[in-house]
Amino acid sequence: MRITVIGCGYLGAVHAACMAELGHEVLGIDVDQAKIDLLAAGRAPFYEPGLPELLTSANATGRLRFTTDMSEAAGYDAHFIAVGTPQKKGEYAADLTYVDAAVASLAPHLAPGNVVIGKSTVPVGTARRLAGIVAAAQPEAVLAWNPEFLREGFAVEDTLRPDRLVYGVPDGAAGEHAKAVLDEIYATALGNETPLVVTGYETAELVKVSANAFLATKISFINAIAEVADVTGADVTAIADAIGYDARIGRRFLNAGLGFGGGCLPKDIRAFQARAGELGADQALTFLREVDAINMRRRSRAVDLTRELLDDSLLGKKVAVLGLAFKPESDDVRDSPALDVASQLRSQGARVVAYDPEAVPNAQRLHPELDFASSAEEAAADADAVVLLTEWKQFRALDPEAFGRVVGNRNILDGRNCLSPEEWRAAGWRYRALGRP
Ligand SMILES: NC(=O)C1=CN([C@@H]2O[C@H](COP(=O)(O)OP(=O)(O)OC[C@H]3O[C@@H](n4cnc5c(N)ncnc54)[C@H](O)[C@@H]3O)[C@@H](O)[C@H]2O)C=CC1
Ligand SMILES: O=C(O)[C@H]1O[C@H](OP(=O)(O)OP(=O)(O)OC[C@H]2O[C@@H](n3ccc(=O)[nH]c3=O)[C@H](O)[C@@H]2O)[C@H](O)[C@@H](O)[C@@H]1O
Repeated sequence: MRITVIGCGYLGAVHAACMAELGHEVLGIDVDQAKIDLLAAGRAPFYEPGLPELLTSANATGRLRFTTDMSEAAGYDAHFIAVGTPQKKGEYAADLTYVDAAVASLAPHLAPGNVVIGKSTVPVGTARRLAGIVAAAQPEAVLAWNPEFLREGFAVEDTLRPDRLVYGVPDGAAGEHAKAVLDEIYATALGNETPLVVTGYETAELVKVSANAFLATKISFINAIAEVADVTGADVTAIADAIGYDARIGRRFLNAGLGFGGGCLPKDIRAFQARAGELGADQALTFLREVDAINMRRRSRAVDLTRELLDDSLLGKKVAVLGLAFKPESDDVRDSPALDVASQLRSQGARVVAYDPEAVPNAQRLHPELDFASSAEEAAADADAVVLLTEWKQFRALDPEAFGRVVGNRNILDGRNCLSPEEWRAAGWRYRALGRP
């Protein structure tokens, strides 16, 4: 199948490379010339495990090309829309400017039989509106909605071996055609018996935002329990283990700590609330406001705990921040809880020196006022406290005794509940965590 992927960011670049890996002929299109130049040279514009290898092998086969020129989309059969849908400035709603611009610039190049496939996360109702635009430009083209569930850090694996596929298609022959094209694109996954849900536009759009709302709710649920654990001396990690043994609950996404961030969960739960309000279902999602509030409280709690570790004053104290990305195995700092805490510590008077294995350049662009180090040890040299905010493997593996010889004072805040309190205390550290005694 000849496929274009419009928008080559965290989602689109991985999707384009994976589609080429599966044997399709792929054209990646983006308005960002620098990104396209890197991709065309076979280099990943961001950190994502497995992506560089895929780009190299796809370039070698000649099945993957990149351009900024939308007119090159002419002659391709299927067009994925993978542009950003960020939160509007000062509002909860999603900004659909990029989606609208992408579809408008693609429209003149559509041919009969083409399928436009939405992948971006959008407010319910968007697909039906865009279907009208596609039909007006090319009556024999069809729009489908095919939400994406990949996780950053596992994006290649999740794209090549998704745990389910969802197609939102119109009724009738147009829908049958769209489904047939999607089946051909995903033939490998479908051959591996990946569950498939074929439904209408609105359901497909709602599957995506419901999934993210559920994940966010699960995290905030355990973080709310962590707040109660904190005032009772209970251990939230043991609670998560114990309730997680119940198969109806499950242990995954019950890691209490600094909470969720990134380019998706926070903006998606806000956009979902805004859209429900527009549709007159205001009451339905009010709980998501609480999910968001619990999540944001984790960040201020981390700052407060760091201050407590430093005898109630951050002023002039050196704090080593370990981790800046919103999660390990990513360089993404969009709405990163770690970066937010680092910035709050600095604005409250601490001397912050931060290190992250991959996210320093992105963090530096957003917060040039912070100081950055090139290793955990350099960040921690003579520090009054260490705060671990993203649970990279190399931080979880730190030796408390050896690391203790680097710092000024053995104070540590484990913001992700990923260290052994016993081991760190045995090495003479004052250990604090969120929801753990
Ligand atoms: N990042 C992720 O893990 C996932 C993201 N999503 C959704 O996918 C969408 C994209 O997200 P990301 O890739 O993270 O965003 P991103 O910001 O990394 O990438 C978006 C890309 O679209 C490009 N773009 C903007 N306007 C364009 C236009 N008119 N024509 C061509 N390219 C254009 C931008 O230059 C940028 O490279 C969002 O709706 C997001 O919610 C869904 C699942 C996973
Ligand atoms: O729509 C999206 O973009 C994607 O959003 C999330 O994926 P992602 O943001 O890459 O990362 P997650 O692994 O979900 O983690 C999100 C945040 O939650 C935090 N988290 C996760 C799990 C947990 O138990 N506790 C916790 O605090 C992480 O540290 C991170 O900040 C979803 O997991 C994907 O299915 C979805 O496709």
